[in-house]
Amino acid sequence: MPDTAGAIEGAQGSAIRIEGVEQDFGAFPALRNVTLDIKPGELVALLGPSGSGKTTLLRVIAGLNTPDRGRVLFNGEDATNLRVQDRRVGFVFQNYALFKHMTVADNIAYGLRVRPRRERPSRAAIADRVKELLAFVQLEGLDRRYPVQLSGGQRQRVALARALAIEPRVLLLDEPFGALDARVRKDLRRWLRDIHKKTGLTTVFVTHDQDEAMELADRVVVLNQGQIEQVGAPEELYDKPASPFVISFVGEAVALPVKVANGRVVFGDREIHVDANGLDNGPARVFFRPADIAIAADGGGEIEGRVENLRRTPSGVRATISIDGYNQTLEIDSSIEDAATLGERVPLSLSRARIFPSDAAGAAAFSDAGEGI
Ligand SMILES: Nc1ncnc2c1ncn2[C@@H]1O[C@H](COP(=O)(O)OP(=O)(O)OP(=O)(O)O)[C@@H](O)[C@H]1O
Repeated sequence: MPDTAGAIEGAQGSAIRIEGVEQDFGAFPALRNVTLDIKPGELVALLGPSGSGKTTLLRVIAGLNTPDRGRVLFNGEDATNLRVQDRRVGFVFQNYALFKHMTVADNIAYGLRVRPRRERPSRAAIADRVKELLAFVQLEGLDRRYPVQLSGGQRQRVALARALAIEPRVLLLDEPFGALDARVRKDLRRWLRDIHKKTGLTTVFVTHDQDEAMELADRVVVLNQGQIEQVGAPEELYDKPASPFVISFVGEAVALPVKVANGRVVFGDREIHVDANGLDNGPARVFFRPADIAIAADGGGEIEGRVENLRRTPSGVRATISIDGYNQTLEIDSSIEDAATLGERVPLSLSRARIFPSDAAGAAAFSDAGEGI
């Protein structure tokens, strides 16, 4: 019988709820007050730079780490103290390699064979399940091979089949494609998305690659120094980044130091057309993406610069422009026809930007920063 005593209101409807989780390693806080709800069937990415706590959080969900504070709930039931083997989680961790001395079939069957006798399926049932999984991960015919006889991508597919064998209720993947070359990574991403669609399993994966997170995930959790900076669908992170950290980490961004003066935003001695977003008078920073700035067609423009470098890209020309009176360069993409010439002085105008107070480092300080311009 499941113990429903631990069920809580807020967790209703969540496949996984992480509630006020903290993990310290000695004096170092690796996770700080992390609260997160993951819906059934969601594909969620934990994204952040090295050391931000992604793996630690995944290990807490898996039951490989016990948090110092806070709780983990599965389907509303407190699972904080459940053992790994009782959580029914499947995981593919980069450092949980396949068993080298076992064939592909034995690797996949492992999780079923080590079950207590009462719960263990029959030999024939295990063999059927292995066959079914081999077909599912498109590796039929490779059942007798050993891991060394497989490519990196094939190995990761076996690892996934091994994780799925136990019929997990959640699937956890830690940098599953980290060690593979770019091409194979891309193929496996697409493949993982198909697998997710077919299984409908609640899936959480760790990556430090923002493209991977944005391409695969329904929602992305951005972690920085053990804290959640923002949780959102890929488009929300692009269009409404909650902090300077998010706008800089998720996609390219340029920051300009500005001043807010009575609702106006001033760069150098010129007003720029950016919404001050209710910020008080004082120093602030304006963030924008390369696509949000262009050479002003009519000679107007709020910012001026000089073309320092030109480079062909697959779709046009990327110009590097140094900004007058400020030690900062910008990159601007244009078509071949509209490209500037080297050394030319150009007026620039912004189509979209976000403003944050100068001292803003995390989401908490400006959670109601609202829309950009
Ligand atoms: N067992 C441990 N003992 C001590 N410190 C640890 C331990 N595990 C992790 N840490 C520290 O906690 C922090 C977060 O580590 P974690 O592995 O979760 O980061 P990450 O975001 O997954 O990084 P990466 O992308 O490099 O794998 C790091 O500073 C790391 O050094």
